[in-house]
Order: sequence, then structure tokens, then C-alpha cells
Amino acid sequence: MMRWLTAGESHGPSLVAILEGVPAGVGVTTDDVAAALRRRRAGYGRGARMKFEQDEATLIGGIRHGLTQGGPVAIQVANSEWPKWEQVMSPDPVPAGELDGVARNAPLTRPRPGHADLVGMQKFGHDEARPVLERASARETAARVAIGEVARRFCRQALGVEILSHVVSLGGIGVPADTLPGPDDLDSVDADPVRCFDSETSARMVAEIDDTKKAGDTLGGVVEVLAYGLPPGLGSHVHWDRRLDSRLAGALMGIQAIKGVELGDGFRTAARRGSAAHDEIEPGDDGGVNRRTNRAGGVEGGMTTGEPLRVSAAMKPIATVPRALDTVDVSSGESAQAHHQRSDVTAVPAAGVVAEAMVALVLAEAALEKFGGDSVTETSRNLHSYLDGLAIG
Ligand SMILES: Cc1cc2nc3c(=O)[nH]c(=O)nc-3n(C[C@H](O)[C@H](O)[C@H](O)COP(=O)(O)O)c2cc1C
Ligand SMILES: C=C(O[C@@H]1CC(C(=O)O)=C[C@@H](OP(=O)(O)O)[C@H]1O)C(=O)O
Repeated sequence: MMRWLTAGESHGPSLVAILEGVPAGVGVTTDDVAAALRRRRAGYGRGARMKFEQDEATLIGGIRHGLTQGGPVAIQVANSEWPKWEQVMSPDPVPAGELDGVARNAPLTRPRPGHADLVGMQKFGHDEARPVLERASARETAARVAIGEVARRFCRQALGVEILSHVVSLGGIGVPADTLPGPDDLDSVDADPVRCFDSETSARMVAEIDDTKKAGDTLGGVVEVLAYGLPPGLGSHVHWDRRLDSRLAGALMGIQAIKGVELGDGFRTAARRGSAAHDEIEPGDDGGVNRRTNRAGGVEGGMTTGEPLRVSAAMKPIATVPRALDTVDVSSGESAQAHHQRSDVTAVPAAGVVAEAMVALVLAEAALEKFGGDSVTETSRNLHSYLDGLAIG
């Protein structure tokens, strides 16, 4: 069984993530994790904070000489801005008077619509938003990306699976319907300013980000995660919470600001006739079976089919809108403008990187359920024995 947790606040000393149940022998280094974290910070349209704040990754458990050892993997992602927040976010009580007049400690009493601010204050009994927004902030996704990199490497090394993502729409501008990066295209997607695989569409997205920035507004969009090389049979049809589609949807909806998830052609399939909605099966050259299409996105009956996995996630526009939204100042009960310091115009390219991490964690867990193994070698041997014994394949 694999399980994981993160802890930490946006302006705290560091985030930390623990991933338990990783087999021994996964090759991963500090540089690998740092490179994954850099990918999450990139993307045209991200805000000033991405430039001046650095993620400082430290592997603090479970990895020795570049290989996982079988114990829990713990990764710390420190925040280079911490010294400025040491008093405001101090875990221990701060001596009386020390925070008087400190601007960044001013109570945030104007909750921002679209954030956890207001309902978090109501639920947890806070009179200002700081204790809510510090944990709700998507900076937490840095911790997920760190352990997601371990899961991605396990998927690659034990199963031969490659996971990547690309932006399929941003601010309503979408790629042509047949845009599909292959397993080796991650670097070229990453080289694009908005992580879009179609350069003409990318240029229009960049122009839309520029216009939106001038207008003091923000944008959302859709990312698609692809996984190539999956065996048939991860997940199960036998119960709702064993279905791989259910688990992928939960994992992606668990990313801040994701409001919809689609497997394969998803909502487009709902508008088709049955004869044009499914993936017909035909005999393969090697005595096996082929699919004519992959509209289902590589999952049928809650199980991988062996076709590429395609799962998309829709992100709402950034909620801290520079042209601030209306709210109420809870200290006075009067109408006010929502609190705003700075904002990204869009974080859709970064959301793709986070979505890859979540998919990697789900696939690694599902693979370990199916094949077991306490080492990469053992998982891989079990996978090949299963593939060799497939009655139809
Ligand atoms: C990678 C990433 C970066 C984000 N950056 C910002 C940001 O700069 N400003 C902002 O207001 N929201 C940002 N968000 C979204 C907020 O975290 C999100 O709107 C908030 O958690 C409320 O969304 P929810 O209702 O889905 O929880 C970001 C989300 C992600 C995934
Ligand atoms: C710091 C990160 O993202 C932050 C996520 C975020 C939010 O509300 O989710 C709001 C912004 O923070 P702030 O409003 O404090 O400047 C982003 O910069 C990060 O991704 O590393």
C-alpha cells in the first residue's frame, strides 16, 4: 500500500511531504526533485512571487546514494522567503509588542471570493483569513510535486510508463482537436511558454494573457495528462472506490482551483451517438487485440485498457483578481474590496505539472496494488509475468 501526506504553510519555514510504501531501488536525487519543482514554477502568466521566492528541496528520509531504500520517503521544500515571515508565522508565541505595526501581520478581514478565506474563517472560528489562506494556498502543491517525482520515477523504472501533460486550453483558446504529444515530447512541451504543444495556439494564449494582465484580470484553462505504456488491468470494476477513473478524478479535483475532470473525450462523448462514442476492438497483427480509437482515454470499466491514459482537468481563473472583487470587511460588516497583494494572471501551465504528480501517485499506488513488490526489480518481474500470462493481449 502506498500513502502520502503533506504539511506546511505558504509562508512557513517549509513544506514537508512523506510518501510511504515506495519499493526500494527507485533512482532519484536532490537534483531530480529540484528540476521537478522548477517546472512547477515556470509558465508565462505566473506572478512576481515565483521570481523572488525559491524552493529549497532537501531529501530527509528514505533515499540513500540516489536510491530509495524501502522506508518512507520524506522531502522538505523550504521557502527562501521564510526570514521575512519568521515572526508573523512563528510556530511559537511571539513576545508581546514584537508584532506591533508589522504590516504583513495586519489582520486580513476582507475575504477573497473564490478562495477558502470566508468559509474557512467560519468553520475554524478565525476572525481573519491568514490562518486559512496559509494552508489553502497552492504553494502546498510544491510538496506534492516533490513526492510525485518519486512516483513518476517508480512508474518509469518499474513499469516503463511515461507521464506528461500539456495545456489544451487557456482563457477559452483551445488547441486543435488532434493535438497529442507523444511519450518523448515532454521537453518540447516544457520549452513552450504556456506548455502548449501547438505553437500557433500558444502564441494566441500568450497574447490573451498579456491582454488580461492589462485589464487587471485573470484566466483559467484546461490541462491534459497523458500516461504512455500502461499495462491493461490497473484499477478494478468491482467497487466504486477501486475504479481507476474514480481515483484519478478525486486526485485531480484535490488540486486547488480544479473544477472539472474528464476521462478521454468525456463530455464530448456524452453528445455523440453510441456508434461514434466507443472504441471498437479488432484483431491485432500479433494474435492479440487492437482498439481502433481511444475515445475512452485508456480506461474502461474502471481499469486501464493498455491504451494511453488521457485525463483532463479544468482550472478556474485565479481567484485573487487584481481588479479586486467585492466582499465584506468582517471586522465592520461593511462592503469592501477583497484583499489583494499580487497575483498570477494564470497558473494553468503549473497546474499541468501538479496534475502529472497527482496522476503519478495514483498510478504508482494502483500498480503496487496489482503487482506488489518491495523493490523495483520485483515489481517489474511481477508485471512481466502478468503480461506474459495474459490470456488475451
Ligand atoms: C499551481 C497553482 C497556483 C495558484 N496560484 C494562485 C495565485 O497566485 N493566486 C490565487 O488567487 N490563486 C491561485 N491558485 C488557486 C487557489 O489556490 C485556489 O483558487 C483556491 O485554493 C480556491 O480554489 P478551490 O475553491 O478549488 O479550493 C493557484 C492554484 C494552483 C493549482
Ligand atoms: C507561492 C505559490 O503560489 C501562490 C499560490 C496562491 C494561492 O492562493 O493558491 C497565491 C499566491 O501567493 P501570494 O498570494 O501569497 O503571493 C501564489 O504565489 C507557489 O505556487 O509556490
